[in-house]
Amino acid sequence: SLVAKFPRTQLLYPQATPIHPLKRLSEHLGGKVNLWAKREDTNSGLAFGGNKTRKLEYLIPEALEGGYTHLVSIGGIQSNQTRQVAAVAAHLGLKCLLVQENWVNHTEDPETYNSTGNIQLSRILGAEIRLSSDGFDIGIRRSWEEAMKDVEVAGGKPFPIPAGCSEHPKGGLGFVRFAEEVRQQEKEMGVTFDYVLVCAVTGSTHAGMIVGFKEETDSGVKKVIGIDASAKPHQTREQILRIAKNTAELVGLGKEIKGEDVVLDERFGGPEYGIPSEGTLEAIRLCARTEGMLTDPVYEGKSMQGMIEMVRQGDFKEGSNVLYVHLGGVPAVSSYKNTFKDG
Ligand SMILES: Cc1ncc(COP(=O)(O)O)c(CNC2(C(=O)O)CC2)c1O
Repeated sequence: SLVAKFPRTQLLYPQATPIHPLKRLSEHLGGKVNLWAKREDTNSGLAFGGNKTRKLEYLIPEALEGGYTHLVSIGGIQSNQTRQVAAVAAHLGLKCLLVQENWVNHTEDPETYNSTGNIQLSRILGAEIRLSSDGFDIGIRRSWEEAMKDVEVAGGKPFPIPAGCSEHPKGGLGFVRFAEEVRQQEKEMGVTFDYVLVCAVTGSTHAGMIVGFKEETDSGVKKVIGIDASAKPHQTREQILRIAKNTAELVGLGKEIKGEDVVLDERFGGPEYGIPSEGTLEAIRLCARTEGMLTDPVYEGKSMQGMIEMVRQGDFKEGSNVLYVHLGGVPAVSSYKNTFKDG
C-alpha cells in the first residue's frame, strides 16, 4: 500500500464503506449503464462522518503527539469540514475553534441558515465558533491564521487544519487509501469500475484518488471524473493538480502526475458555490425518489446532476460500470428550508 508507512488514527468504521448498485436510478435512465454508489457518507460514527473524516485519519496522529490543545479549522457557515473536525476533537478530548465565513449568498432567512444543519451540530459538539464576514475562497485565509494566533496568545497550542484539509501536506493520503480500498472491493465483487465520479471543491479528495488509481496495474487506470462544486473551477483544478503532484511525491508513486490526469467537469458547479441550480434540485429529487439516497444542494447534488446528465448524453459506453462516490453533506439540507419547502 502506498500509505501503509504513514501513521493513521482510526476515525472510520474498520470495514470498507459499502458499494451498492443504484438499480432503479440506472433503470430510470435507460438501463444501459450500471450505476453504483460508494458510501463515504456512512463511513464513521462521528457525527455522520464524510470525506473529511477519512482525510483527518492521517492528520490527527501529529495533533495527538505534538501536545496540541486545539484543532483549528475553517469553512462556510454550513461547512461539513468544520462539523467533522468538531466531532473528531470531541472524540479525542481536544478543544476546537472553528472559523465560519460567509461563503454562500443564499436566499434562506439568516436565522434558519445560521442555526440549523452543520453549524448547529458543531455547537452541540462543543466547538467554539468564530463568525467571519469574509467571502468564499478555498485558499489559506487571514481569519484562520488570526484564530490560531489567538489560541497561542491564550496559552494554547493550535493544530492547523486548512479548508477541507486540502492544503495540509497529508490532505491527499486518505483518498489514496480510498482508491486502494475500491480496488480491493473490485476484486471481491468481481466488478471493474470504468469511471469514478467525485465532487470537488478544495480538491484533496479528487487528488488522492488520482494518485491511488494511477498506481494500479491490474484493471487499467481508473477514469476519475471530478464534478466541480466551487463554481470557481480554475482555482479548484489548479489545487487538485498541485495536491496530486505533492501527494504522488509524498507516497513515492514513481509516476508523473500530468495535467490531463485532472478531469474536472465545470458544467454543474453553478450558479455559485452553495447555491443549487434547478437541475441540481431535480437530480437530488430523482435520486432520493428512485433510490432513497439523499444528496445535498451544496456538493453531492451537483455531482449527482453531473452523473445523470452524462448518462443522458451517452458519455458512458453501454454496459459500463460507473461508481458514484457519496462524500456526505446531507446534514446541511435542513438549513435550506425555503429551497425544499415543497420537497
Ligand atoms: C459533502 C462534500 N462533498 C464534497 C466535498 C468536496 O471535497 P474536496 O473539498 O476535498 O474537494 C466537500 C468539501 N466540503 C468543504 C467544507 O467546508 O465542508 C471543504 C469545502 C463536502 O463537504
